Amino acid sequence: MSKLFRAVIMGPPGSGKGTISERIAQSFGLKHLSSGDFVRENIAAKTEAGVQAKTYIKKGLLVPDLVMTRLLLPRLEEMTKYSWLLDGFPRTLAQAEALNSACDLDVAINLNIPLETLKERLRHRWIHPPSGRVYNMCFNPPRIQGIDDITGEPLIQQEDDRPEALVARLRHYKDVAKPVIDFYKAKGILYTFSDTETDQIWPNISTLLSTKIPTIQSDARCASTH
Ligand SMILES: Nc1ncnc2c1ncn2[C@@H]1O[C@H](COP(=O)(O)OP(=O)(O)OP(=O)(O)O)[C@@H](O)[C@H]1O
Ligand SMILES: Nc1nc2c(ncn2[C@@H]2O[C@H](COP(=O)(O)OP(=O)(O)O)[C@@H](O)[C@H]2O)c(=O)[nH]1
Repeated sequence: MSKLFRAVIMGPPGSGKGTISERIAQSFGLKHLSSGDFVRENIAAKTEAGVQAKTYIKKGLLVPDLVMTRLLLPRLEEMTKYSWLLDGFPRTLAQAEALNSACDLDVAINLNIPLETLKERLRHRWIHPPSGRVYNMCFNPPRIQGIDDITGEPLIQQEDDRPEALVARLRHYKDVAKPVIDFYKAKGILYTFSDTETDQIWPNISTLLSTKIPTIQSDARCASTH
């Protein structure tokens, strides 16, 4: 029986986690699990964790570790038969430790993208909040400007994607992510990719995963959750 594959993808806001996760899910048949999507689903379903999470997100804050792990770990337990890639979690050392107690990771992908590139990308990022679908007016524009391709609903720009808010967000990201990166480095599973373009990074990630991902059993293969 082939071993299942487990990975996380980390990087600052706008580094391309969502975009690259989608490509990985499609190319390698992994489940793409997005912590932001889990949070939105829990808010929509008004679960206890969802109600708690909403109060933080409304203020533009990260959801506390305990709420986040309560929300996420049970979802991972439902995934024991699948290979997956987790995007947006862990964001803190406490989350990385909680995840480590729940499962063994094979790879931690770390995206290292220059600040100017992040600013430029997020200036052009538009999202469809109910689904979490992300567009970029230059890189992957919607078919009709300002409109979600699937639902026809309006797209919005997030307040915290503005360049002024971004610098503070990135500083915060660096502080919080550093111990997580060190944690995975010490485990020997950290792979860092640095470039300004997703299309340049992608072949390197694809090569890495081709060597790491065992032949996935046909019943464990599944499409992305998006
Ligand atoms: N691992 C996590 N820990 C704490 N809060 C989280 C976590 N994952 C998601 N959240 C909360 O859910 C919100 C939406 O998450 P999501 O990853 O979709 O968007 P984001 O923060 O804008 O990320 P990015 O800009 O990196 O794409 C976050 O802003 C945060 O409040
Ligand atoms: N110009 C450009 N935009 C990109 C590239 N890769 C991703 N994007 C866009 O940049 C924004 C951030 O990417 P996203 O995948 O949401 O990053 P995340 O915040 O790390 O999940 C989105 O609007 C993407 O469409 C790239 O190589 N070039």
